[in-house]
This record gives sequence, structure tokens and C-alpha cells, in this order.
Amino acid sequence: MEVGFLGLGIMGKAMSINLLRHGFKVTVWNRTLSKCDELVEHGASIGETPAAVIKKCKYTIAMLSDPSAALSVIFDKDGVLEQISNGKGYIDMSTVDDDTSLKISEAIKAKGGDFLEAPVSGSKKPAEDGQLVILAAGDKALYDEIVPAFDVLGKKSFYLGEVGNGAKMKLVVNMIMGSMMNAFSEGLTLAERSGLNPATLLDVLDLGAISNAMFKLKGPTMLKNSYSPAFPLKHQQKDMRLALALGDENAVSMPVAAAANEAFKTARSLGLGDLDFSAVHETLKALDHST
Ligand SMILES: NC(=O)C1=CN([C@@H]2O[C@H](COP(=O)(O)OP(=O)(O)OC[C@H]3O[C@@H](n4cnc5c(N)ncnc54)[C@H](OP(=O)(O)O)[C@@H]3O)[C@@H](O)[C@H]2O)C=CC1
Ligand SMILES: O=CC(=O)O
Repeated sequence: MEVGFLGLGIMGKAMSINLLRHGFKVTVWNRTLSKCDELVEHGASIGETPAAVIKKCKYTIAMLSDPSAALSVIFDKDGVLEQISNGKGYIDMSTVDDDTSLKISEAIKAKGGDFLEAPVSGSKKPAEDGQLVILAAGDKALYDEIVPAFDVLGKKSFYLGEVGNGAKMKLVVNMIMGSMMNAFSEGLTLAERSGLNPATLLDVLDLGAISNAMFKLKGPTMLKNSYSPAFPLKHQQKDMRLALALGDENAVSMPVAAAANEAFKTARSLGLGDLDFSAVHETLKALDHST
């Protein structure tokens, strides 16, 4: 199967390498074109523009940072719309809001193409290992055709119906994740400042009802102040912002998520946006705690 791939950031690079490893022919494009070179070493071809990739491939996957990036590769010069046509499918796996996804869907369908949104849960390592959870919505026929690629990229795919449902599901999940990260960070700081060993807290948490993969993965690195980016903090803050907007639209009060968003915004203002989202832990440490 031949696929195009737009966006070779942390996730896109891991996902396209994974597809190549499993025998897919992949044509890649990235805004910073030099990032394609490493993929060529893995057997990929390069498309000079999003339009060139769409022209060459029946199916094209995108994994881009945010709504503005996702819209730009569609609507800008040399973008997807210039070549999308009947019989071609576009699968956007970026985390965006439902309005953005709907705009993309309408534009692609107006040109005769098929569209699927398919944001993912799971970070750099699950992307490398093909263990993502895929939250797809849109054209069911395209979903069925692209399942062989999803089977390589993920451990489970959900088909959630109409466009927007995948985006909304992803934002709900990441709103919970961002709130949990802040509670976890406060707990680690409280343990330390009140004279407990935070490493022992990790052991206690892991044996109880709130044991989870995120605490297990991030706890030890947070205790070492090590925040090498798997999921960049700026993207987690984008997801909190979009989830809070979804809460506004639906009149859902989300004070916990709003507080978590403030912490991520503070972290960004401290210059931590490109670090892992667990670097929100540093915002607590930055606060004066002298007594
Ligand atoms: N990292 C993670 O753990 C996870 C991330 N996600 C989501 O996946 C998406 C990608 O994340 P990730 O790979 O971590 O992000 P990165 O920041 O590593 O990569 C972002 C990608 O978007 C491209 N890009 C940014 N702005 C534009 C633009 N205006 N036009 C064209 N391309 C642009 C970048 O190109 P360039 O190289 O030129 O900057 C790069 O290829 C995000 O929506 C994120 O929320 C979802 C699940 C997990
Ligand atoms: O969006 C991030 C993730 O870990 O999932």
C-alpha cells in the first residue's frame, strides 16, 4: 500500500518509519524539508509540497501541530486542495478541534475527496511501537480502506461516526490527562516539601487504585527534573485550551481543567513549551516557598 505522510515531528516521524518498516511505500513532506532526509534513509520518497504528495498518493495521512498548521497545509498555496480529487483519501491524525476538522472535511469533499479525522492517544514510544489508540470519524469507506495502516500504527482503532467525534473524544481524553498531570505534580511536590520521599510515593501510588501508565512513565523522570519531550507541553496546553472551548460550547463547568490550563500557560511563559508536558512540574518549583 502506498501512502503520503505530511508532518514529520515527534509523532509523524515515528509513525512514518513504522509504516515503512511494515512494507508500506511512503512519500513524505515536512514544512522544514530537511527533516525528510532521515526518512529517505528508511526508504521513503520525498514530495516537495503537500500538493505533490496528494498528486502521487491515493491516501495521505497528516500529523501536524495544531489547527493553524492543519488548515495551512490544506488551504495555502501548494496545499492539499490543489490536487485532492475523486478517489483520493485524506486522513488527518493531528489533535485539533471539531470545527477545524469540519472545515477540512467540507473543503476536501467539495473537491470530491474522502476525509477521515483520526487523532491518536499515546505518545512517542507508542508511536514507535505501533501501540497508538486511534479515534477515527468521517467517511466509513475510507476508514475501512485505511485499516491496514491503522493496524500498523495502533493497538486499537475506534470508528466514532461523524466528523468531529474523533476530535472531541481526543480533547476529552487529553483534558483528563492534563488535569491528572497537575494533580500528580502537586502530589510529588507536597510529598517532598512535607518531608516524605517522593520515590516512595510513586511506589505507593503504583500499588493502589490510581496506578496508571502515565504516573509510572513520567514519575521517575520528573523526580530527576528530566523533561526530554515526548509530548511537548505547548501541545498539551493547546489541547486544554481547545477542550475548555468545547466545555464553553456545551455549558460544562470545568474548574479543574481551567486551573490545569493556567499551570500549563505559566509553564509556557517560563519558556518550557518545547519540553515534555510533565515539565509543568517546574512551575510549582518556581513558586517561592520560603516560610
Ligand atoms: N507527541 C505526542 O506525544 C502526541 C502528539 N499528538 C498530537 O499530534 C500532533 C503532532 O504532535 P508532535 O509530533 O508531538 O508535534 P511536533 O511539534 O513534534 O511536530 C509538529 C509538526 O507540525 C509541523 N508544523 C507546525 N506548524 C506548521 C505549519 N504552519 N505548516 C505546516 N507544518 C507545520 C511541524 O513542521 P516543522 O518540522 O517544519 O516545524 C512538524 O512536522 C499534535 O497535534 C499533537 O497534539 C497526539 C498524541 C501524542
Ligand atoms: O496527546 C498526547 C498523548 O499522550 O496521547
